[in-house]
Amino acid sequence: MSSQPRTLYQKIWDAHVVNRRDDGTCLIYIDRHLVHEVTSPQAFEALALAGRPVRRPDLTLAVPDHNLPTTPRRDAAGRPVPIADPESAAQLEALARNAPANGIRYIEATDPEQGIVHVVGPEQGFTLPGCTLVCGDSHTAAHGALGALAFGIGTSEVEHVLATQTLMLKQSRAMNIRIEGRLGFGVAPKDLILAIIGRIGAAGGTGHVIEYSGSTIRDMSVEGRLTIANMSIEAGARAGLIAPDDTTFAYLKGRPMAPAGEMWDRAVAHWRTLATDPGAVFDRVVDIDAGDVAPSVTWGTSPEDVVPVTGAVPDPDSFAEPARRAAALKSLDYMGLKPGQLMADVAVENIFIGSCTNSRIEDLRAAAAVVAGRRLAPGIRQALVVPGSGLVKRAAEAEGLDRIFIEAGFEWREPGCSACLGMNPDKVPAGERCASTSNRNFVGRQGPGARTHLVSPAMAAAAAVTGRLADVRDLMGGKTQ
Ligand SMILES: CC(C)[C@H](C(=O)O)[C@@H](O)C(=O)O
Ligand code: SF4
Repeated sequence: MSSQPRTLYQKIWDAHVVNRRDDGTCLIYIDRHLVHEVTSPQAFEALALAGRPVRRPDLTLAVPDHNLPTTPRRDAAGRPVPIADPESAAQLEALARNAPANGIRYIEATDPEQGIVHVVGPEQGFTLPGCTLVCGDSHTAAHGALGALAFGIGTSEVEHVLATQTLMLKQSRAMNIRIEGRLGFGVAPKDLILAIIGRIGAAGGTGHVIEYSGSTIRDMSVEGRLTIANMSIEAGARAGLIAPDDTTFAYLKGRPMAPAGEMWDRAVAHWRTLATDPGAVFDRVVDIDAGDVAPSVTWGTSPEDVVPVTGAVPDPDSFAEPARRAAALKSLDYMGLKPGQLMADVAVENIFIGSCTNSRIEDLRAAAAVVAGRRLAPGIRQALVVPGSGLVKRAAEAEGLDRIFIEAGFEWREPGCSACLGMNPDKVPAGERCASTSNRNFVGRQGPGARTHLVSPAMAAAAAVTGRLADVRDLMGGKTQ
């Protein structure tokens, strides 16, 4: 198209513009649409009322996740277990009806491929580099880990995409977060993204699409990259992107919905052209030294409220900005914490290992490595491990990870969003604390009055076996490097 050096974001954008208005608004073609039960019922209803068909059912994939209980899905006689909550049941039934009625591939709650929509997309090879991908869900940013321009949309936009396979959009600004060096011993991609959000703030990426680059990202697995891109939205960004490379191609090759044979070779040749050109200009650049990152924990009710596990609860007076100071005061009151309290001393009663941020096989392995040969600490009342999909669950079982968790006292559940948010029976009781591998620590997120501390899977495991927000490095042989 142009001879100017372009960013990965610009290349994907340019390749999908159907029409450009004078004010810069563009009609963008959408290659992939993921649908879950929460944000789709009204969209399907509106289409039906207007008598409009779904334009490209073959580019759409429907999976139930948010409302599903994570307890067994079939009874002893093999019959599907009914959903007790009427609202959840209504949404799940609507998806089960609407998807097949419109010719959309529907993964059922009892199918082995079922899982959280953002785990299923990459795992099935539905998510591909260079594609535009949307879902009525804010954590759609996750798919950017594979080099897809992926973002969350609202229910009316879900309807628009179902009807037209396009969206009206204005281009965002481009931001580059460059991360160089090696993550330290016991430091995970989750610690890195929490540290990044702590640094740039929960509004730091507003109006931008973030491209993550640098040697740390290049050396990272696709699963780690998914954790990073997933939380772009918690930094306020529209989307997160990582240039597709050999690691990406190796991950995708042979996935059920990925191209195969000659189409695969042609796809890879094209995907190799997508990386940001040398000299391409970003509106903002942030540099991060991976070696500076420690295991991270949140102390407040925004994902930007991050400190290293070796740190303490900050004093609200230490924030210069009055709004931040007021927010910190409120957060500490909700969280039941005092300024100066050491994070590693904070006792927790609940553990949640799961969510679209950290429920893939590498996450479960990292947690199991810490749990192996240990038991839940006496103060732990609930400890859930919720694999991100049925395929992750099966892979973990084949490696014996389920035994490690169960022998330690954890519950080994069926895939779904679970305690990431209070939309299904998995909740954290009011006033109790949870070391959680999810992505949001908002007020009431895990249930009314629940107190969430965001951590990595290994840190959640360390909390499970010590009963506090312990530094996982102390359980890994005491090494710090
Ligand atoms: C329910 C859904 C629309 C919501 C989202 O958009 O992200 C949920 O997935 C979340 O994480 O809060
Ligand atoms: S796991 Fe949590 S963040 Fe991810 S889609 Fe489900 S509710 Fe949203």
